[in-house]
Amino acid sequence: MPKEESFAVNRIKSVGFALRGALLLIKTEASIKIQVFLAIAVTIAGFYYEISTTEWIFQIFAVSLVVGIEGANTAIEKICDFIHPDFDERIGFIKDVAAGAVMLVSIGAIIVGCIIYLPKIF
Ligand SMILES: Nc1ncnc2c1ncn2[C@@H]1O[C@H](COP(=O)(O)OP(=O)(O)OP(=O)(O)O)[C@@H](O)[C@H]1O
Repeated sequence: MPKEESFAVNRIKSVGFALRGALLLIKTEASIKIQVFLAIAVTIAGFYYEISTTEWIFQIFAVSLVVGIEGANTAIEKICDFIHPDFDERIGFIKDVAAGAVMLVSIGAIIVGCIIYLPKIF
């Protein structure tokens, strides 16, 4: 029987797997690369325009939501390609819905960005 590991060791291992997943995502997915670039750009803009604590909270929340949902979308795409590599309308539907979720949170993030920065720029 395998030796039982402590709760703490298991948690640390899980964090390691999650970090590896985040790195894989950034390394392999073009859309995540763009989102990470935009996240860095708005972070610089946040410091430049000295946005308030509340604005930082909304900005960080919006950026994390987009990147997080994009990660889930990538995982769904990979599962689809693994379980059913051939063309199937149902796979198309699943992938479209997952992509739609990314689009919805992205629209929200763009609106948050406009509310924060438009009054500061113009
Ligand atoms: N096996 C399939 N069966 C039916 N339609 C599919 C299939 N694979 C992809 N599609 C259609 O093509 C679209 C794009 O799918 P794809 O897996 O290429 O994702 P993508 O948007 O190019 O993802 P990314 O660029 O993030 O890797 C899907 O939203 C879906 O409409």
